[in-house]
Amino acid sequence: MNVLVTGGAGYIGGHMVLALRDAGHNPVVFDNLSTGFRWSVPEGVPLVVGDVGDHELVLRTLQSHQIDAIAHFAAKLVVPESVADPLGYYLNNTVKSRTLMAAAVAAGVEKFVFSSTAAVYGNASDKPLGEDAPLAPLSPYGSSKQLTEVMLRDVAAAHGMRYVTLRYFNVAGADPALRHGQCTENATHLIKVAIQTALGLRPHMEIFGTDYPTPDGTCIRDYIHVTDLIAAHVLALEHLDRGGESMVVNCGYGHGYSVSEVIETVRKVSGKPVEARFGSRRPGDPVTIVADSGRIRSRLGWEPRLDDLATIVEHSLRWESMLRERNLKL
Ligand SMILES: NC(=O)c1ccc[n+]([C@@H]2O[C@H](COP(=O)([O-])OP(=O)(O)OC[C@H]3O[C@@H](n4cnc5c(N)ncnc54)[C@H](O)[C@@H]3O)[C@@H](O)[C@H]2O)c1
Ligand SMILES: O=c1ccn([C@@H]2O[C@H](COP(=O)(O)OP(=O)(O)O[C@H]3O[C@H](CO)[C@@H](O)[C@H](O)[C@H]3O)[C@@H](O)[C@H]2O)c(=O)[nH]1
Repeated sequence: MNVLVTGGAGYIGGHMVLALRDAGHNPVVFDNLSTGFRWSVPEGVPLVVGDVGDHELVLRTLQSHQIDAIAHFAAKLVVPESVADPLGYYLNNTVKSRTLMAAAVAAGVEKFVFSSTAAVYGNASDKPLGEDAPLAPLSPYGSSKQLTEVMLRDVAAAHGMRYVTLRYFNVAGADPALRHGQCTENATHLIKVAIQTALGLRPHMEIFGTDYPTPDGTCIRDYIHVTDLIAAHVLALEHLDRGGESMVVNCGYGHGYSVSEVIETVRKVSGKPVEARFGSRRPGDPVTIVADSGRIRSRLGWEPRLDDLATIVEHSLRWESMLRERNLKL
């Protein structure tokens, strides 16, 4: 398949590019490089620098590369930033996704894989969340993705498109062969922040809220290794290619760790101290989000291979250390 990977110069999309090549498909990266990096696109993979909101350029790219499927990763994704700038998030994540879908319809692209998020669920109970749980996002980021999910469902029904929407829980880790990893500048994600603190790149870090109704008072998340997550995307594309029906699936392991447990794991794996100060709650944070991952396992045959927090931390640590050795200030 010729696959347009929007956001393919970013963290998760970059792993998709590698996995598509490994599986014998042809990725084409479409990215505006707002948070992605030109150098992260492997040699030989076409890179179109542009915005998914540019209808003409997207359409031309779909046609000239004879694209069979779109994997749509391009988005802004920092929860507190979305609380401060909802209009920016609805524009980039929702309005521009509409433009992308319109170009897909115009070019006759029939297969679409979409990066959604567990942030669409909001504050659920402490039970693992199934896909049919009520959607009640707590942040404009989550709402921007929910709206796009709805739009994709309706566009697909009207225009003979089939899709898989993947709701990611918390993604972390790096390619085990260190071909790619998280490069976000001024990172806000917990595991990356804790590792940067262990490596002495930050003097200390903050735990956002210690008074949540959880056993140790800190929020609980379901951390999934990026390599397992991307394996699910390749399965999703191949499912669509076989004529499989549209679906929404959760991507998580089905068990969660608290913020304090994650920081403790970073201390153990790195053998370094991590100074973590207690701070106040961060706006838009749900208490607990853990996936019920039964559907993706049964319908796509997905079997995680790296379901272990220490392994996730170890791969992230190796990647971060390599960035430092190469003096890449990310
Ligand atoms: N990282 C996580 O834990 C997580 C969790 C749930 C969902 N997601 C979703 O996964 C996807 C990828 O996230 P990531 O962690 O790789 O982030 P990232 O910032 O590394 O990658 C996003 C990429 O999209 C590009 N981009 C953004 N807006 C664009 C636009 N309008 N046009 C063209 N390119 C654009 C950026 O330059 C970047 O390369 C996003 O859709 C995000 O919502 C991520
Ligand atoms: O310096 C930090 C960073 C984070 N946290 C906490 O750690 C948890 C995880 O935070 P973070 O790594 O920022 O991820 P989330 O806010 O849970 O969001 C991620 O996971 C969501 C799915 O669950 C995705 O939708 C988002 O795109 C992705 O950023 C939260 O309780 C944060 O308050 C801290 O205490 N200190």
